[in-house]
Amino acid sequence: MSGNEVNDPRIYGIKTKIRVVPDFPKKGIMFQDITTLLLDPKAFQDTIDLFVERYRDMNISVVAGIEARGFIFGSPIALAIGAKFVPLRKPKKLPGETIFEEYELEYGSDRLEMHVEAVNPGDRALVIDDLIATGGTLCAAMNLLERVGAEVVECACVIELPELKGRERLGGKPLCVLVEYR
Ligand SMILES: O=P(O)(O)OC[C@H]1O[C@H](OP(=O)(O)OP(=O)(O)O)[C@H](O)[C@@H]1O
Ligand SMILES: Nc1ncnc2[nH]cnc12
Repeated sequence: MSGNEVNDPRIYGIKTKIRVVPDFPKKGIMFQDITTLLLDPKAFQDTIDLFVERYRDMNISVVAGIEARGFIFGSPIALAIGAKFVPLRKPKKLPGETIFEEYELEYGSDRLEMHVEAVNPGDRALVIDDLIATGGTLCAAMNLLERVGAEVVECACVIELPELKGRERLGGKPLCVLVEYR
């Protein structure tokens, strides 16, 4: 685990289950496909367990999962550590009062929205996604949480693409990742 280094034998098994698809969704992108990890219950469970072991005693009150793939990992982590789960969604999906942040992606631009009443001042937040590339998505997620008064304790992703230097956009906030793809 990088960020706070944990050398766990389960990480190798997780890494082998992530499929790399060249030139998807467009030429030059090495797409990290976590759907193949989800097909392996042991590797999927190990992924969740590693995060739960890290966060269960950190007094996290809210797990914010980023649409879409952050929902897959964020929900079971939230349940296991006894925190509420808040989905950070793509535009026009949430029916309540929302705030939004816009951001640039490795292959385009997008916008994240959050229900304002879902997070309270003083909440201790963990932000979960499958992958950090340029860091724009995590940065937008942190901004949403901080705008309503939450403290972002840490961000966590299964995969980091270190060459894109996304970590540098997090303003020094700790980031925990299981697998680096170089
Ligand atoms: O670090 P960044 O450069 O911001 O990129 C990382 C984001 O890109 C991917 O999501 P995508 O926007 O493709 O959406 P999806 O999960 O709905 O497929 C990935 O799941 C992260 O959320
Ligand atoms: N290379 C990549 N693989 C999977 N998801 C991504 N999101 C941004 N870049 C990505």
